[in-house]
Amino acid sequence: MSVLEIDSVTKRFGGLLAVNDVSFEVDRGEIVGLIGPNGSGKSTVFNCIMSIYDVTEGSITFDGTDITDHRTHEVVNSGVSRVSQESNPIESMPVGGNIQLFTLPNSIVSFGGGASDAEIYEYAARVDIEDKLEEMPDELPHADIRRLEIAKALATEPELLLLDEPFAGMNQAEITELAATFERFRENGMTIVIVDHNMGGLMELVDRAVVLNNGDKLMEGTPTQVTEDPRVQKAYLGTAEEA
Ligand SMILES: Nc1ncnc2c1ncn2[C@@H]1O[C@H](COP(=O)(O)OP(=O)(O)OP(=O)(O)O)[C@@H](O)[C@H]1O
Repeated sequence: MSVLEIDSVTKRFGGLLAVNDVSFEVDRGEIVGLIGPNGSGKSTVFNCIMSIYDVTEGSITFDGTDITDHRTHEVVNSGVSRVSQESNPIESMPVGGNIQLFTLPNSIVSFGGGASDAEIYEYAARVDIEDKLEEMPDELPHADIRRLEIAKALATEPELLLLDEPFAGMNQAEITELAATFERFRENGMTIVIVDHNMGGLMELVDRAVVLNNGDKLMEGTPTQVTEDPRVQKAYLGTAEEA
């Protein structure tokens, strides 16, 4: 059963058609890749789901509810959380404080009411940074900063996690470890959509991939169908240095 339905979504920025009539569905418990070369509209789709951007046309349904016109905090409270490409920890707060902030009631994040120390430990443990709760963000290596961003998203207790380029800047060992972490999230009932412009390693992790190119949906299919599709190969050949 599909938990997320993107139905004919179009997003224009003035004269620029960033996303053009894109539709796809994500089933509960799936890990879906949303892939495509740079500038193909992947992050814009995430921003539309999170209501960071209003859609120009089309609708977005989560768990059977039309969330197209919901405000961002309502989308989060309904069970969707996004980890963006950029890390933005509050530098004056330790790791634990950064995670706790996302459990506090305000207009942007969860109405959870503030997590206990045990709960914060648990969110951190799910991404293997539970021994770094007292450290300041500027003391952490890049991969741990990215894990902190994921822990912040976990603190809103999402059913659906949207990950934008989660492996960027990581070495192969860190990528393998993080991919295993996402598998564990799925085993615990989470649904995941991962944006990546690089098909390589992602294809071993995802059940299905949706391919965007210049704002259009090119195709969707299993990792094998996607990697063998001539249209996908052509789209990536145009930006071969990034594929
Ligand atoms: N806020 C904005 N205002 C104007 N144009 C935008 C805005 N956000 C994105 N765009 C444009 O929309 C198009 C799609 O951008 P988007 O960031 O969604 O692509 P992407 O596939 O996520 O690329 P990348 O892999 O580089 O992150 C690009 O042409 C981009 O310049």
